[in-house]
This record gives sequence, structure tokens and C-alpha cells, in this order.
Amino acid sequence: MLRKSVVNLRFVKRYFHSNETRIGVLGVPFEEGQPKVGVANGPDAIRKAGLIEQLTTIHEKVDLKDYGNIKYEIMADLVDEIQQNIPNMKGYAHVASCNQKLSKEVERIIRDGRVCLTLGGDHAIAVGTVDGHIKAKNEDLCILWVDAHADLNTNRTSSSGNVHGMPMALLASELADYWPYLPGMDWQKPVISIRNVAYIGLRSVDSYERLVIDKLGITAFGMEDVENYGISTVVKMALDRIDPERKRSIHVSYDIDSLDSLEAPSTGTSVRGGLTLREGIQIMEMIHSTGRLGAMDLVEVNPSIGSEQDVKRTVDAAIHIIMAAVGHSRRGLRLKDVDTLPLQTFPPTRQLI
Ligand SMILES: NC(=[NH2+])NCCC[C@H](N)C(=O)O
Ligand SMILES: [Mn+2]
Ligand SMILES: [Mn+2]
Repeated sequence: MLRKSVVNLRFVKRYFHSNETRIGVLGVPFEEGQPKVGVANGPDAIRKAGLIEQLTTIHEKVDLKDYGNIKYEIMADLVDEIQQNIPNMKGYAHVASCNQKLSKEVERIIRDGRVCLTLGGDHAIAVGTVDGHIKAKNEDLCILWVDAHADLNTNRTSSSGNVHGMPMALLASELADYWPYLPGMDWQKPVISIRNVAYIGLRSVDSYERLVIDKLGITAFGMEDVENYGISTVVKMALDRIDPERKRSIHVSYDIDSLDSLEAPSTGTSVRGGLTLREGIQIMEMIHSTGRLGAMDLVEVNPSIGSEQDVKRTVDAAIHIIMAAVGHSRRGLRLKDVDTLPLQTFPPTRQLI
């Protein structure tokens, strides 16, 4: 009897929660963090495939606002500065300028009471989105970094000089001492502890990144862990580590290259042997069920890579993942009247994690 009412309460809570979803979508047509043209068109390709329309069909009461694409001005003084002295950070002036604006936008959207969905663009934009999230919530935050790569290089360890391989190292407080002074980045405070970060999907990690992961004891689930434990156990273990009290706002930084190349071919640094789309969706359904997703980045969709069919497949995968993040259920949406009827779902609805 008691148990049943607990279950019902959970359900009501979840239903209520899912019924009041407020979402803000922001596009960041940014590609200076890596060398391949086209990733700046990611946001428009995802919108064109119907993201906004699909999002509004999830529940009766999705309150969605599309904030359009971000525009930024390059800080003129930085252009000279970079030419003189920021070694091994290609496109640095753009990275600093875009992220400063982006952080402000993300902060505004979250303060507006919305889950901020940022469409990339390359992964260098996570510096701005995480910073904005931290500033808006004014509280502890945890990060789930879903990616084939750790994006944990500094300008000293990176062999490519591509900033999309560095955002996590720019954000982590433990790595602040390993950077030179970065002009134009004073707005960004590396305040998030790497203890509050978990990786899922890793399979292409550079040696220095591996060293940092091991030395700092970073929670990192590579593909072999997904294989060994299964994706739901991996997500539970990740949350146990980064949000043990289940109270933090969750930031998901989702690189589409976490998916296998067959599932998401149109991306700049794809790696075989990755997540299936099913696993990718499952991650976000579970995060949604916590009720604490604060912001999500979906990055590295590059519509200039591959055939038309490749692009369609990649964009489609991105949309499925985003839909799961904001409450689309593969079981189908329950009608509101069901609240008063006994539930007879078999197998039982997954418990909140
Ligand atoms: N966001 C990404 N796709 N990053 C790929 C990074 C690849 C490599 N580790 C580098 O630092 O250059
Ligand atoms: Mn990646
Ligand atoms: Mn990445």
C-alpha cells in the first residue's frame, strides 16, 4: 500500500516535472576551434531537419524559445596579442571572443528558468556554456562529458593546437596552474573541480590526457566500461561519483563523435567503436529522469562531411539525443488522465535515478 503510493508520487512528480519543461535553444555557428570548415553550419542543419517543431510535440506544454544564432565581435586587441604570444592555440582570438559572449547568453537563458540547449559548433564552445551555467546557478554543478575524446589538453600538451581538444582543461580548477596567462579570458573562472566531471564514451585519449585522468582520479568510462557494465550502470556510476547527493545542476556536454562513426559519420574527428544511438539516447533519458538537467551542448555536427545520407543520419541522431534529454519517451507519452488510474506498466517504469 505504502509502496504503491510512493511509486505513484514518483510518477506524478515526474509527470508534473515533464509537463512544465521550459527550453531555450541557442545556436553557436563556431568552427575556429578546429580546422574543418562546415561545423559552423551544425545549428542550422539541425534546425532545418525540424528540431524546433519536434521539440514542441513532446508534451502539451513545452515552453520553447529559440534564441537564434549567437553573433560576436572579435576583440581587436586580441588579434595582435595572439600573433605575438599565445602558443599552440589556433583561432585563439575567436575562441576567447565567442565564448565570452556565449557565457553571457547561456547565463541569461538559464536565469530565465529554461534548460539551455546549445547547438554547436565545435567543442571549444563548452568553455562558454559551462561558464554561463555556473554563473547562472551560483552553485555546485556537475558535468557529464559524452565524447570519444577527453578534450583535456592544454596548449602545452596538445599536438594539434586545436582548441576543441582543450575545453575541459580550461574549465577544471585543478589545471588552472598549468596554463599561461590568457589575455581576453579573464571573465572565465576555472572553478569547477574535475571531481565533479565524468566522461562517457572515451576511446581516443592522448597520452598526457591519460596521465591527467590517472593522476587526478577523474571518473572516466571508456568504451570498454560501456561494454563491461552496460550503459545504464555506467550512467548510474557516473552520477554516484559526480553528484552523490543528487542535488547538483547537471551540465551535459555531448560531442556527437561519442557515437560510432556508422551512427554519426558527419563529424570532424570520428572514431570507430563508439556508442550506438540506442546507448546515446539511453544516457539522456536517464539524465532527464533526474529532473536536474540544467544545460546541454550538442556539438561537432559537421554537415559538410560525408554524403547527403551521412549528414541526414548524423543530424537525425543529434535530434533523437536532444529529444531524449528534454523528455521524449520511447514508451510513448502518457495521457494526463492516467494519473488517477492504477498503473499496470510491465516492465515497470524505470525508477528515478
Ligand atoms: N572535440 C573534439 N572532437 N576533440 C578532438 C580532440 C582530438 C585531439 N585529442 C586533440 O587534442 O587535437
Ligand atoms: Mn570528440
Ligand atoms: Mn569533444
